[in-house]
Amino acid sequence: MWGAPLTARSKKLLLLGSGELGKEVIIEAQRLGVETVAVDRYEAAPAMGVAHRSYVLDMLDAEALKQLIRAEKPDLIVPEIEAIATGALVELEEEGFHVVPTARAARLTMDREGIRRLAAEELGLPTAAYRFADSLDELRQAVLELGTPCVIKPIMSSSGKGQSVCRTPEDAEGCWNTALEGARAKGTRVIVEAFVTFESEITLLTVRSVSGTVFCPPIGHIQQDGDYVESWQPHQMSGAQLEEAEAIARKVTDQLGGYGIFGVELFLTADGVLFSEVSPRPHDTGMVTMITQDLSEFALHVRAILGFPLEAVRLLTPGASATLKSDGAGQAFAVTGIEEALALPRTQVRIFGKPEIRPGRRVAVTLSSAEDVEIARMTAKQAASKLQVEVYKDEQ
Ligand SMILES: Nc1ncnc2c1ncn2[C@@H]1O[C@H](COP(=O)(O)OP(=O)(O)OP(=O)(O)O)[C@@H](O)[C@H]1O
Ligand SMILES: NCC(=O)N[C@@H]1O[C@H](COP(=O)([O-])[O-])[C@@H](O)[C@H]1O
Ligand SMILES: [Mg+2]
Repeated sequence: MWGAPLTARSKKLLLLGSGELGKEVIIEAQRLGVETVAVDRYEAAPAMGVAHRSYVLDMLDAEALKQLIRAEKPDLIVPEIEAIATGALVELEEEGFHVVPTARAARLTMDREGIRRLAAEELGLPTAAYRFADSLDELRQAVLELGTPCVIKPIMSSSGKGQSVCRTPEDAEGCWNTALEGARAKGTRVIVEAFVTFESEITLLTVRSVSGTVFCPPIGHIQQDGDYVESWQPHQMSGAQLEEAEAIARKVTDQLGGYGIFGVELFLTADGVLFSEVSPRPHDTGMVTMITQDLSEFALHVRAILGFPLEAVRLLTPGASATLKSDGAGQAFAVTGIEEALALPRTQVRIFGKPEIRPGRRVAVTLSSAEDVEIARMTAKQAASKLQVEVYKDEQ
C-alpha cells in the first residue's frame, strides 16, 4: 500500500543507471503508481525522460552516491548498470536501505572476477577455463597456459567494451591495449577465458519473487564484438539442455539472493551447458520479452522487487529483437526509416532517445512477433535494416 507519487506516503524507487533498460523499468514502476528517480552520469539519459525527477552523478563516486541516497531516502535502490560504487551500496544496505536484489549481488556481479570465482570455485558450476592478469607479462603467461584462441576482457566492462579474441600469442599486446582502452573504471585487471566453441548461447531470465523462482522461456541471441545484435524467444533446445540450464540458473540466483529478475548467460556446447555470467537486473537480450510475454522482463522485475506474487510467466507468441547501432558520433543526428520498419507485419520499434551517439552505441531496437521464431527473426532484422542513424556533420 502506498500513496500518490510526490506525497508523504509515496513508494519511491531510485534507479542507478538510466539507459534503455532502466527506461522500461521506470515505465513499469509508474504503472503501479510508484515515485521514480533516475540517476546516470549524463544528462537526458533515456530513463530520465520518464522519471519524476533525475540527477546527473558519477555513480562510481561513493561519497556522492551515499549523499544523494541519504537525502532522497528511496524505498528501493535499483542498479541498472554495473559501474556503481558497490561498496557504498553495501554500507547503505547496512543502514537499512533496500538494494535490489541485494548489495552483495550488485558487488559480486560488478566485476567479472567476483561472479566467476563464486560460480566456478564456490558453486562448482561449469565455465570456460579462466585466468586473471594484472600486467602484460601476466597476460602473456595466461595466454600460454590457456592456449589460443582465448577471449580477453577487462574485469569491469559491459556490452563487449574492451573485449577481444587473442588468436596467437603475438596478439596478447594488442588485446591488453584494447582492454585498457575499453575498461569501464580505472584499473588494469583482465580475465582471460578459453574460447568456447558453442552451438548457441542463451539468456535464461530467472525471476526470484515472494512466490519462489520462475524461469522465462530461453532467449537465444547473437553477439558481435561482444555486444548483442539479435535475440529471439523461445530458443530451441533439448529438454535435457533446458534442465541443465535451469539447474545452473537456480544455483547461482539462489546464492545471490534477493528479489528481482536475473539474466543468466549460458553457452550450449556439445559437452553440456556452461555458465558465462549473470546480471542481477533486466538483460539487453531480454528486450524481446516486450513483444513475446504477458509480462515483460521489466514488468517482472518491478513486480518481484515490490514484493508482489508471481506464479508463472506466459509466452504469448514467438518473437525476436534486432538492434540499431550508430556509426557516427555527435548530437546532431536523427533516426530515419521508422515508417518502413513499422510497415512490416507484427513489428514495433523502441527508440531510446539517447542524446548523443558514438560509433557502436545502441540507439533503438525492433521487435517482431510471428507464428514461427525464424520468421520473427527475419522480420525484426529486416525492420532494423530499414532504420538508419543519419548524422548532420556540418552541425557538429
Ligand atoms: N570465453 C568465450 N568464448 C567464446 N565467446 C565468448 C567468450 N566470452 C564471451 N564470448 C562472446 O562475447 C559475448 C559477450 O561476452 P560477455 O557477456 O562476457 O561480455 P559483456 O561485456 O559482459 O557483455 P554484456 O554486458 O552485453 O552481457 C558473449 O555473449 C559471447 O558471444
Ligand atoms: N549490456 C548491458 C546493457 O545493454 N545495458 C544498457 O545499456 C545502457 C548503457 O548504454 P550506453 O553505453 O549507450 O550509455 C545501460 O544504461 C543499460 O540500459
Ligand atoms: Mg554478457
